[in-house]
Amino acid sequence: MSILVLGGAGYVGSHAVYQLIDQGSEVVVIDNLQSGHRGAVHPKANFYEGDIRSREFMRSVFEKENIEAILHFAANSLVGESMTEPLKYYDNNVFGTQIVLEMMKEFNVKYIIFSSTAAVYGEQKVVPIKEDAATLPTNTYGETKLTMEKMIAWCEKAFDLKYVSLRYFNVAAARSDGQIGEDHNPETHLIPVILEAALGKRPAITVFGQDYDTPDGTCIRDYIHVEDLIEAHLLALAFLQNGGESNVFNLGSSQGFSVKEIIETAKEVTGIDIPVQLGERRSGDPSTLIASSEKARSVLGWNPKRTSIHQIISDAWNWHQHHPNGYER
Ligand SMILES: O=c1ccn([C@@H]2O[C@H](COP(=O)(O)OP(=O)(O)O[C@H]3O[C@H](CO)[C@@H](O)[C@H](O)[C@H]3O)[C@@H](O)[C@H]2O)c(=O)[nH]1
Repeated sequence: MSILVLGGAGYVGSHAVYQLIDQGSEVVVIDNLQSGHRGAVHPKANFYEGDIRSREFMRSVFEKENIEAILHFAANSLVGESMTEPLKYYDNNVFGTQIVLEMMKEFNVKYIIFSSTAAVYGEQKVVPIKEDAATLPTNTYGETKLTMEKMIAWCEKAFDLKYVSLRYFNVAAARSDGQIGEDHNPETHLIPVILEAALGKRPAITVFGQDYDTPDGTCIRDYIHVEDLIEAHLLALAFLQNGGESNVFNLGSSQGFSVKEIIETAKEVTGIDIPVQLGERRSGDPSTLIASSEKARSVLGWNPKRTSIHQIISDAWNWHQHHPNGYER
């Protein structure tokens, strides 16, 4: 039996594939290579290039492979872009997940671990945010992920599947051995953008808004190391395979850092005086997102180990220094 990783050439998906293969799993990868890279596909994975929105393509893979469980990372995930191209997000994220669920039903696949997001919460009065907080997305990206979560939950009631939805806070860093890392096109995530400015690939890092209701006026986020994040996926899968009930968990480090604090730490890590520009707010950004991850710790036994922001930025910097042009080099 194999684990199917949807979006297994993307940033988070590729790290999942590497860790699954490390633990001895048989892995099948589907990716349309739209934003991921062929170079991120693990050589031992059984790779199919194609789009999850194509029933014919998906059916051809499910017919060939003996799939026990799915890890679903195949989605667009840029907050800013989702505000200007909302239908792209409904099509790729929501419609894509419909096809995934159709295949699970048709081929009797029982388990799905779904890559959700803190963006489902939007602006919250109480932080750290717990899983039972109201879901009030402030951007189309978060809205589509919430819709995907709900689709999966309704299907669980209708047919024989179990799910875990994992609401990620801000995933960062790279595999500690430097084999794979973060490379989006275009890159808009804070830490890689700062590191690109450190490498001179862009003139400066622009801080989006300084008038938020936070101590230094810039947005606060909870950064989590991608390897710790993937550990939680492996635990969630084992939890379902051992009879655990469908569930939703936050994944974060429960510590918040402002945009300015991240820039200062990146200056320390790189030893470079990274140029900074002050800019306008970006549409759709909530001011503060910090997770309570107590539930994942107590129910799944999750124990994140790489929680220092210094280490997170160092591991990201290690990848960026060695791959200044991402997977192209
Ligand atoms: O050039 C930049 C890029 C980002 N930011 C700010 O940095 C923070 C973090 O931004 P970013 O790295 O784009 O992450 P988020 O918008 O917080 O969204 C991320 O975090 C979500 C969960 O919180 C994930 O689900 C999303 O996929 C992921 O993009 C935000 O306040 C941005 O406004 C800047 O100031 N300048």
